[in-house]
Amino acid sequence: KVWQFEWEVGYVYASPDCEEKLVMAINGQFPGPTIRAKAGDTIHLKLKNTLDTEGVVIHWHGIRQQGTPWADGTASISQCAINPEETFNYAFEVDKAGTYFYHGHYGMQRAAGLYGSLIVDVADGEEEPFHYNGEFNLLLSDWYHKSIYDQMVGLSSRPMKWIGEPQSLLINGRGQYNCSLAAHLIQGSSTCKLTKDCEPVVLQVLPNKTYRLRIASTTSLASLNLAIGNHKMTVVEADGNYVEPFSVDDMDIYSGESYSVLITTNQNPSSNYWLSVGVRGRKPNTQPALSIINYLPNSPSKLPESSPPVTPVWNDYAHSKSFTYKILAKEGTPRPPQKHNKRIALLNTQNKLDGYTKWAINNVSLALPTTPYLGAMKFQIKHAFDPQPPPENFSSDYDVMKPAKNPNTTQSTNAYVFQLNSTVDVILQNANAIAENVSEIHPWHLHGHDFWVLGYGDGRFQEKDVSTFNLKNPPLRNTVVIFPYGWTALRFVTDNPGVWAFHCHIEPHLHMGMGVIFAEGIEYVGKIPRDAITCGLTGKMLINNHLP
Ligand SMILES: O=C1O[C@H]([C@@H](O)CO)C(O)=C1O
Repeated sequence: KVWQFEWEVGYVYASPDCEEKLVMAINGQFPGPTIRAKAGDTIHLKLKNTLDTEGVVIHWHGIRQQGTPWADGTASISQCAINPEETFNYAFEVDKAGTYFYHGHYGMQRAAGLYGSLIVDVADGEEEPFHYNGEFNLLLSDWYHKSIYDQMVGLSSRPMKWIGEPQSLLINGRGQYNCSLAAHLIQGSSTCKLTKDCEPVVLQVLPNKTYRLRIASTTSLASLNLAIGNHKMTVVEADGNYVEPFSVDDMDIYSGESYSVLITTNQNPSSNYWLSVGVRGRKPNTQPALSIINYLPNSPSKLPESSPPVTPVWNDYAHSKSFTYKILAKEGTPRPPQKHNKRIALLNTQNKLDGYTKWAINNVSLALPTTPYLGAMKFQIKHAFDPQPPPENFSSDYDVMKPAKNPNTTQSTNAYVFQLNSTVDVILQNANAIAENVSEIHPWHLHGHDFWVLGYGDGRFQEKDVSTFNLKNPPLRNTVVIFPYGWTALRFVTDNPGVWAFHCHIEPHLHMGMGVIFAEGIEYVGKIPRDAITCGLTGKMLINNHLP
């Protein structure tokens, strides 16, 4: 089936956390409309930019864009940003059932509210490998009161003005700033004055049923933890791939990740229950977001009698690791090739460049070129980006446990070019940031592919760690976390001709250069729609009629 959508992106006034701000909306809606399709369906989406003064693109997070790399929605990478009043037609197949989302991928537009859910059901005649009586969709985000322009200028200033912690957390675009729905149960917190936009999400359930919660995080910065009072959750899906079910009291969700969990409504039916989402991994300065599990026929306004679940301590990384390590592929998931053709190691560091703060990978901070890579590579345009291949490793004497001896970095538009259909291992290596005793969480997201997560470890990766790789049932994902001072190993097959971003999903970190570009099989890329290449040097060639 082919689905046709017509969307307009523009700013509207809204009060997602009860404070009125500008919000980037789609057809006036925030979050944007949910797309719901079946595996194998095709999405045709005409996107019109009705922003007054800036371009826009939308990335379909988790959709692999097999054969349609120009529809990946990454400005400067897969396409030219769509100018105000112009339109772009996205056309792509959603080939795998799962919980996905979409979001802006130009500047920091995701953090302005440009996002929504994309749910892919199993194809007709297929069944999910678990049963449930109903489902809910929870799209989680964080929210800042400063505009993204204010934030971006601050991050690109010398010295940097850091954006700090978010003002609130949102569930389906709703939160409550500086107050709590559970104020009567939490000392020192104030009662909320709710308006229509910031009323909490209520999940209406019947007793003794099983529900699927689809959960995705599109936060700008925050790593999240979700828990439901009195109820255990069984994790069954991660990033559009089934996992071996396991049961938890609370779960972490990093930006860019999605999960499905099953809950059974087997608790005292005369009560309602809290669903709470709090911050992990950074010292929180943001109130948890709350939503209500409403056991029918109770009134939805009947507040739970007990306090909301308490988020685990922000720096209890042992707790986070124990959750993450439990995520393993369900039987029947494609297994990784048992051998790799190539391995690269990517060192993540916070750096300085002429006094500006940057993030860099193997000492290269990503700068995006004027001409999107896809067209530049396909048409072999010289000088569109730095042709020097980026480093595939980092110095063997680099001490990841200490601040760098020399924090300076270089900046480049260069790209990793892989042989088509090869198996590539990537070791993501975390390190100490500029300040002493600081190493932060980074969720890495790969475009155009899923990858197998072969393993994690603390400290610097060593050759002997290869023997600990899980080649039996590693989870397939598109986003994976690196823990402070740790490494994460992943494997993927370069089977999708195109140019693909691989980056930290923390919006300010990407803005500060924390990403790399992967390319493969460019000669097999099909005909790029002209609308994707009307800027930079490809745009000039179009004007001069010089494109083949
Ligand atoms: O990029 C970042 O900058 C700040 C801090 O390191 C400097 O203020 C922070 O926490 C980041 O994640």
